Amino acid sequence: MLITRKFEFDAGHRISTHTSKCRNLHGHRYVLEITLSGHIIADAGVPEQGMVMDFSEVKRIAKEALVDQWDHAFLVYAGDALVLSFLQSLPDHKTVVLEVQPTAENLALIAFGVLDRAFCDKYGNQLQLEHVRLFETPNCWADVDRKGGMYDRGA
Ligand SMILES: Nc1nc2c(c(=O)[nH]1)N=C([C@H](O)[C@H](O)COP(=O)(O)OP(=O)(O)OP(=O)(O)O)CN2
Ligand SMILES: [Zn+2]
Repeated sequence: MLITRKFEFDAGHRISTHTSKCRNLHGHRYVLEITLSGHIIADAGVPEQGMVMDFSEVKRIAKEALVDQWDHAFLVYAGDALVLSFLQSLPDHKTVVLEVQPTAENLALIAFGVLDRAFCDKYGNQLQLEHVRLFETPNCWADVDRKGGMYDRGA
């Protein structure tokens, strides 16, 4: 059984190597969809009876592990020295430093890794993250699928 929950968050970024408009500092309202697989919990009388995982628990875990970390943060590539030093000069600025360019593809891959660890077999019902879709704009998104082979837990 598959269940999916959607999140939205705002973040700033730039693609420092981009030759066009995306090299400018700008932001997006990102939309993140996460899909989990697991058995439906059949135990009579437990609060999760009939569920793979309570959607409110999905929300709590995803927000704590990722969404609240990235919301209203600036996602900056560690190799973008100019912007990184500027952000570090701002007192109490919410900055997330990444080892890769903050493209939709890379952010989706990082999200998959973080959330995979956060959701791994929480209920003993073989719960696992299957898919992450990250919309950078309403027209542009990236997908990471466990079975697609793009994600390696050891990476
Ligand atoms: N493969 C990728 N290409 C681009 C990425 C990316 O992450 N992966 N990112 C950008 C820019 O950051 C930008 O956010 C995308 O802007 P744009 O192409 O303009 O997308 P819009 O939906 O805003 O385009 P409209 O022209 O308004 O439809 C660029 N490329
Ligand atoms: Zn962008």
